[in-house]
Amino acid sequence: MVCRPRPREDPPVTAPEHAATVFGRLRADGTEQILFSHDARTGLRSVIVVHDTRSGRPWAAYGCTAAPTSTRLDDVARRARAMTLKASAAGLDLGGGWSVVIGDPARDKNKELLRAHGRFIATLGGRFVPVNDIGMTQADLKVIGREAAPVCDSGDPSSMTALGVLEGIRACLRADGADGALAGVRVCVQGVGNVGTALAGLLAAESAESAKLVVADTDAARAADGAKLLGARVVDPDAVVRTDCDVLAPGAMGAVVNDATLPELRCRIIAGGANTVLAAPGHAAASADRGILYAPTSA
Ligand SMILES: NC(=O)C1=CN([C@@H]2O[C@H](COP(=O)(O)OP(=O)(O)OC[C@H]3O[C@@H](n4cnc5c(N)ncnc54)[C@H](O)[C@@H]3O)[C@@H](O)[C@H]2O)C=CC1
Ligand SMILES: CC(C)C(=O)C(=O)O
Repeated sequence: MVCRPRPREDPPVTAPEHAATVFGRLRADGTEQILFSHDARTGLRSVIVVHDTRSGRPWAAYGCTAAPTSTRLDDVARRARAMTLKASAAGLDLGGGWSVVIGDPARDKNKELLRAHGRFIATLGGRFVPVNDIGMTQADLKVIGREAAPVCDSGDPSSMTALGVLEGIRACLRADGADGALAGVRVCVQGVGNVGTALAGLLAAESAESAKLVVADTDAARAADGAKLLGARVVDPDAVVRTDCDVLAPGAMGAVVNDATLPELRCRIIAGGANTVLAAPGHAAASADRGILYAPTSA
């Protein structure tokens, strides 16, 4: 694995500067560019963050989210930075970025809105290459692709992501002294969307005791369908962090581990596909202090 350290040319940003100014915010994360866009005709509001394009090819690996809880700039910026780190850890000549279309994907997403988003992506001249992520599908990318090129619409990455998470869970079990087998291991999957459903399917197929699988989703119908299909038990999304399990597999939004949830966790491993699971880097050590092994996004 090749991890390229990225020298920081700027002096460190102080906390007040970070909080107080837009450029402080950019410098704190090493972010290159943020594009806020609005389209009056469709009502589109979007944020595109290009974090870092220095890794050779002048374009950004990215995700695209439409979930309302992702609208805060902090969240988008953290996700963009995570993409840079992931690409670097994998030795890819890609930078990192993220984009969010603000709205409820089930209610607000439509072709005209996506095309408007695509036109703003196009203004970046190929520096931002969308991949489907939260609230987005490959079909949505095809629509965006009518306005912007290139887009990654040649195959949904979610099943490969789930496979990576499964192997990550196995590695954590081994690190925890077990043999990496999943039979009898109680896994709680938070969010049964693109990645969570694929992961839960792999877990159910792998373990003879799929009843040990627990799923949760803020979309109750989705949770019920997933549970029925997989023979899993449903828990309330608000109860996920308090669910007694061996592995908590976050597969939805970020900041699952934070000051409030940390004391409540009842798992021994946290390993899932969700990006930016920790609200702050220090939460990894704080988890370890509580005997919980945290694996950075295993995808
Ligand atoms: N799609 C992919 O290939 C990859 C996705 N990821 C990350 O995995 C996570 C999930 O992505 P997707 O599966 O594509 O998104 P998705 O939108 O298909 O699924 C997310 C699911 O989580 C549910 N959800 C939202 N908030 C929740 C909460 N508080 N509690 C429980 N459920 C909740 C939603 O209703 C939805 O069913 C994200 O953090 C994403 O960045 C990471 C690598 C690749
Ligand atoms: C598919 C890629 C870009 C992704 O969403 C991720 O790694 O989070």
